[in-house]
Amino acid sequence: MSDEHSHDDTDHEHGDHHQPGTHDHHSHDRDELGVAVLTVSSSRTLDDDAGGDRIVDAMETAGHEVTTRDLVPDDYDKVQATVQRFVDRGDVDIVITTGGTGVTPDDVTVEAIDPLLAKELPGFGELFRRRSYEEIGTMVVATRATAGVADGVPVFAIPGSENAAALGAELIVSSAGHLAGLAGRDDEHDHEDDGGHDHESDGAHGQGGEHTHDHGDDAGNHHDH
Ligand SMILES: Nc1ncnc2c1ncn2[C@@H]1O[C@H](COP(=O)(O)OP(=O)(O)OP(=O)(O)O)[C@@H](O)[C@H]1O
Ligand SMILES: Nc1nc2c(c(=O)[nH]1)N[C@H]1C(S)=C(S)[C@@H](COP(=O)(O)O)O[C@H]1N2
Repeated sequence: MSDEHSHDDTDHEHGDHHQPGTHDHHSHDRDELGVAVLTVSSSRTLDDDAGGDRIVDAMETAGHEVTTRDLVPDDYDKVQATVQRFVDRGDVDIVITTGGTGVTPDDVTVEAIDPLLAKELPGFGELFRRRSYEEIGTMVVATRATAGVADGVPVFAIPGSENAAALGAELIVSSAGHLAGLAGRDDEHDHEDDGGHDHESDGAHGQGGEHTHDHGDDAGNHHDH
């Protein structure tokens, strides 16, 4: 509870913020984030993962710590279970996936993540495609890059190519501290059905480690959006 700012309009317990900003709205911004990076690819390995490497480099350059990194094939259940496992970790403040956002039949990253998201952040995909348009023109329609909040943890899904990963990482670096600070606050929302994520103050979180979303057999979408 080292928050130097007194928020007399709220009664939050979520402390341990790094260097709260001077503006009240930014007082929950977080400077150093624990980042989980998941590469989704059926053709790459972690030794041949230029896109994932770009994300790791960008996050570390920005002063964040990549606390876990993994690679899974384009498999709905593996993607979903791994992202949920990352979200449940006490040392993860944001999750970034790279790959599988396209339109080929095997691209299921967006479908796999969607049921985990209590809130969508459509502005991320909009911004990503707007910036990508400058790079690849109308080919931007081939990516469904997206973001949202799962149990208080921002999750970003960006394409697998190196350029796309670099652009996505740049956008995430400039917004993630603010997003993670806001999304992780436990004073403004109750997380209705998804337990509530109280990162840093409770390493085990509210869900006992393993994910409790029964995503079923590729059925997915039982969260109303
Ligand atoms: N991890 C990665 N690092 C660098 N480039 C990648 C990576 N993953 C995919 N790419 C490239 O991104 C482009 C988009 O390809 P595609 O949509 O098939 O990728 P994907 O579905 O994300 O991954 P994959 O085909 O490996 O399962 C291709 O040129 C591919 O070589
Ligand atoms: N900025 C940017 N966006 C990009 C690309 C890129 O090189 N740069 N690659 C595109 C390509 S080639 C594909 S197939 C889609 C989906 O990629 P994914 O299946 O690897 O997620 O992202 C697109 N978005």
